[in-house]
Amino acid sequence: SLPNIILLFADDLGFGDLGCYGHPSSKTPNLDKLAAHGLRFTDFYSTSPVCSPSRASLLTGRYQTRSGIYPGVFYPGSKGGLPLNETTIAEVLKPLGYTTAIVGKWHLGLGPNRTFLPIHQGFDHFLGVPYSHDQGPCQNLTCFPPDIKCYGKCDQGVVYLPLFLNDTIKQQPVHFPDLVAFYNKFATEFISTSLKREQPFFLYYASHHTHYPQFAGEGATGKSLRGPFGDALLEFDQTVGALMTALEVNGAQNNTFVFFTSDNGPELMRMSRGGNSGLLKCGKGTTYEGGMREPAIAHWPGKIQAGVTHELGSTLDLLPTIAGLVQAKLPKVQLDGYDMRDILFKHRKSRREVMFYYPTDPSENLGVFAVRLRKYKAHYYTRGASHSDTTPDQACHLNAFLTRHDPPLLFDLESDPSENYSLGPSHPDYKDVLQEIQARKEEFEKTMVFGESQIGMGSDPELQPCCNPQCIPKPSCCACS
Ligand SMILES: O=[N+]([O-])c1ccc(O)c(OS(=O)(=O)O)c1
Ligand SMILES: [Mg+2]
Repeated sequence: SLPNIILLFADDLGFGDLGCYGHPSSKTPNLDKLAAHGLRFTDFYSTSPVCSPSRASLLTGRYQTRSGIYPGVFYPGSKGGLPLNETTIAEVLKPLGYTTAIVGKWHLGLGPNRTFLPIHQGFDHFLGVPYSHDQGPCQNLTCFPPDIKCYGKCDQGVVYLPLFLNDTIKQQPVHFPDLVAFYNKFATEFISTSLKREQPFFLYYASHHTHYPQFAGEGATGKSLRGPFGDALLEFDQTVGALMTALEVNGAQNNTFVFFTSDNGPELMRMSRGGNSGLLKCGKGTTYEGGMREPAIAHWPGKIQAGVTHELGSTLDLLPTIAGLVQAKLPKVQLDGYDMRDILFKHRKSRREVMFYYPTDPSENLGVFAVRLRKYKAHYYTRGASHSDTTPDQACHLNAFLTRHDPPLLFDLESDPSENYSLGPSHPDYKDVLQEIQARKEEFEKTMVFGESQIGMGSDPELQPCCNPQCIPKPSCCACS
């Protein structure tokens, strides 16, 4: 029978943030258990150091440049979105009789008449928020019960954060302390209803955790050792536990493929309220390892043997892997992902030997900033980012301006995962590796056709979601409890 599929996607969670990835004070027992009984990846990559492009690649199996999801991310009034002619994992599964749902953060556009919402991208159900939860005023909102206000101001001058059910606004602003309980009730009911109907389901749970500003309900507030960030992370971990319990009580654990990962590196500029990339260099907004190497776990009892893999994997590989699992036809478009079943079921080598790193704002002029080939990584361009500012490492800062490297910087990520010690011509593999990387890069960029920039289409205040559209003055009057 067709397996159920659960995709767990965290937000701005770093490579070093989970207990099973070595963080000393995070409390993540459910994710640690998933890793202990599943396959934990040490070399898994997103395709962008920020959110919208990373999510586009996850759902389409194509680099964000092809679908036009660049530069940066979508905003409340954005005109563009993930083009409807892109095929998502949900749309690959629908024809096979799957029921599909997304819970949490969308961030792939709203647009005129909300045409880009998930219900138009293969999802039968959507309960969530159309973009980042800091893209709406938050300074007077409660982030932690009973009335601890959110830290900082978030985006000003736009509508309060809206909670959508399908294409209808249920609440504006969302009530953070209750939000995840509401999500989890919806998600576990979706699971049990689908199972009772013996209908295979695809659940894409895109958590807001641990993106700024951190929030949590009473079940997690003050219950971690790591302050607000740790409490938010604990609430996400509790969600993982609730979803796995829903599978167990319905006897579906052994027929469900669960995959967990995160969209981009940690927002280091938040300091102790930000995530941690472990020993990887820098974080969100950069093409150093800390910006795009993510924690990742695959779990399917009886099919995936427990263990750790150092094979290369990417969010690009989820669509082809899921299509392979269910014997679905692949979309007839240029895909950039590889089927990971050899890694998952046979602990064999990955079909992926290369990963291309685009910055937050890809351009045809500069092209890819970095390339990983097996254990080596070459940087053609390096640049810091505001999201990775405040670190002791100056290379991560906003004022670390764009630098071209010719010849490219070359690192051996096995012996030097922190990208501290670049290799020179004296290294025996230097010449051959750089030559092969250059060849792979040229070959890839020959196939790369940039789609029209969706984010470049700009914004229109009228498109900002407002629960009572006739109200004045906008945007502050858009509020319904
Ligand atoms: O890149 N950005 O300009 C950007 C803006 C607002 C965000 O909330 C954000 O965070 S992200 O959406 O998780 O990537 C990123
Ligand atoms: Mg993000």
